[in-house]
Amino acid sequence: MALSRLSVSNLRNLAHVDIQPSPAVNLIYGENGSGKTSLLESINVLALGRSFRSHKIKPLINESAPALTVFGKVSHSGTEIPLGVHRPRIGDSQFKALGAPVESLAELASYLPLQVINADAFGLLVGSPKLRRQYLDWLVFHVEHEFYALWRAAQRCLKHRNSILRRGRIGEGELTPWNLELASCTEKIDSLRSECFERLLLVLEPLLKEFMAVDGLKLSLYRGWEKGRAYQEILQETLPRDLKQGFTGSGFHRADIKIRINGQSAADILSRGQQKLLVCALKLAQGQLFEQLTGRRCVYLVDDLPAELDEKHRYLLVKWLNILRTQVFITGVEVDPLISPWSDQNQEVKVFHVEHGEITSED
Ligand SMILES: Nc1ncnc2c1ncn2[C@@H]1O[C@H](COP(=O)(O)OP(=O)(O)OP(=O)(O)O)[C@@H](O)[C@H]1O
Repeated sequence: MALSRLSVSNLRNLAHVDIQPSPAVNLIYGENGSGKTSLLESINVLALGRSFRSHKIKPLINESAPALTVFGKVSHSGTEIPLGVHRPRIGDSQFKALGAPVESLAELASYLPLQVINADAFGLLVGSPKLRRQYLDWLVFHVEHEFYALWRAAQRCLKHRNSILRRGRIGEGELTPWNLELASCTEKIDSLRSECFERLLLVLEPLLKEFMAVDGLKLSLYRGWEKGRAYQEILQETLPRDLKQGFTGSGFHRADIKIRINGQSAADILSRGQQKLLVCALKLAQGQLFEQLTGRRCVYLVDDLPAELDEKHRYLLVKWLNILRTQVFITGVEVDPLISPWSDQNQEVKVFHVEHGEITSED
């Protein structure tokens, strides 16, 4: 699975870009503010309908243009899937796959699975549980087809339940249908998440050994309510508290991956550098497990690699990206620190230079 063509119009300072990336390694260098991150952002927009810098696409439209367009072709098992995103300044975004409008952003996301390693990704460890939940759900979404429908149904129930709770006065039996459906979806979501998580731990183990020399590191899944209890029971038991707060306090929406070192939160113990290495290992494990379970490979976007990792760990990340045999796009200000880790990896490397939003291939 690789992006074989990328064409961008009017996304930030990228007026017109049309490149044919390498199916393996793409190194993008240029001065600060030249447009490197914008190029990665355009791939993110194509894959997910949004940027990794902001949830809104509008600020991405070039300030003097009426719309932005990103078009790409994803090659997979000898076929090519055309994808397109068009966002006018006034009006709604249009997303297309295989020449037709997509039904949902979830459908769009299924065509080009992406992993992003950038300064924000390093917040995975220290950020809110939502980020770690999203990390796990990315995997569950891509490998378990029933997950998305379950997750949507559970969100809908939660919304209804919360609006009844907020109202305060509850008619007899009013909560019952929502509780029942919420509990049924929640238990299924939990079991899909737990299964993926167990598999993830197996893949993560060898990566952690290489990336982190830290004893006592342990990852565990908190499912969002008390261990060993049925969720339905919890909903009954916590009703007085939920009523007081006006929302449902326990459930799939509270799940988290707890990362601890000898019982203490890893975020409080690890250095900033170690946190980055742990996040790299987590991201690599996700790509590796994704391939094991689906036979597909995700594309990695790595923004400003030399600024984020020292030389030794840049080589280590490259070694593992090479093992994954996945398509990568890596940016940096200087070209040499980007190229040198790949010199003996026997991969098809393409180098792109970005200057004032213009991109030239150096092959
Ligand atoms: N809507 C917009 N219209 C036009 N230009 C924009 C818009 N949004 C941002 N820019 C400009 O686009 C340029 C590219 O930014 P980008 O973040 O891609 O640079 P970069 O090469 O990754 O830089 P750095 O190395 O500093 O991270 C910047 O100069 C920015 O000011």
